[in-house]
Amino acid sequence: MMQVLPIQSCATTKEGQSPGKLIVLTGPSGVGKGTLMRSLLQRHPELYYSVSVTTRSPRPGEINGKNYYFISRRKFEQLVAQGQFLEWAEFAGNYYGTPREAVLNQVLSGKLVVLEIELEGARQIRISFPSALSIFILPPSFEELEKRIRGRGQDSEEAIARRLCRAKVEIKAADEFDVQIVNNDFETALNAIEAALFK
Ligand SMILES: Nc1nc2c(ncn2[C@@H]2O[C@H](COP(=O)(O)OP(=O)(O)O)[C@@H](O)[C@H]2O)c(=O)[nH]1
Ligand SMILES: Nc1ncnc2c1ncn2[C@@H]1O[C@H](COP(=O)(O)OP(=O)(O)O)[C@@H](O)[C@H]1O
Repeated sequence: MMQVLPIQSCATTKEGQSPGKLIVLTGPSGVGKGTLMRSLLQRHPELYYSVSVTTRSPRPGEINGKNYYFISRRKFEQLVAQGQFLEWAEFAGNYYGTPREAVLNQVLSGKLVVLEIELEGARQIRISFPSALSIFILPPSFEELEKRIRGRGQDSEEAIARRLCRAKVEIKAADEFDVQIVNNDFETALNAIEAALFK
């Protein structure tokens, strides 16, 4: 007789391999998510970082396929209609989305998969993947956040204003997430993320 496997079996991985997991890193623009993420990946090359798709223009030095997949609004809307995103959102006038298939394949193959995304997307993931670990990165103060966005020197005055306005809303939502980490001293924040990931 055919054995009926419990649904859980679909998510099991090769023998001896622990099941994969989805990690969501969120927090306001300029708080240091990208910088923390880069250091985390250097220390733990086994992590899988999900490269997002965006309609934002590349900043100087950004590489297509490494920082983001840069595409047009028309193409993005087609991908939405095809159900190709695990989550997506509009942020400061541009679309951002997480490619569904690549992320699910990596989780199923046992990887720790990290998404670095904004608030609305992080909320969507919390609903569709309640087992995901969600981490909210906070700035030491709003003034320091503004200093970091400006200090980065990458955005227009309009883009900075939109990010700061949105940051106020995002910071208020910090308690919705599993772990809150203040990125004051960089090393301390990085260690706290590691502790949350590998505990
Ligand atoms: N929902 C969602 N947000 C994303 C995604 N990729 C990046 N973001 C977020 O979009 C926001 C803007 O990103 P970006 O334009 O690179 O600006 P920055 O965060 O100010 O460097 C940030 O909060 C990112 O975390 C994604 O795939 N989905
Ligand atoms: N702990 C920290 N102390 C001071 N500056 C920081 C710290 N973490 C990040 N930064 C700086 O803040 C700026 C914004 O960081 P970034 O990683 O681009 O933020 P996000 O990805 O959240 O938008 C960068 O110039 C970065 O070097």
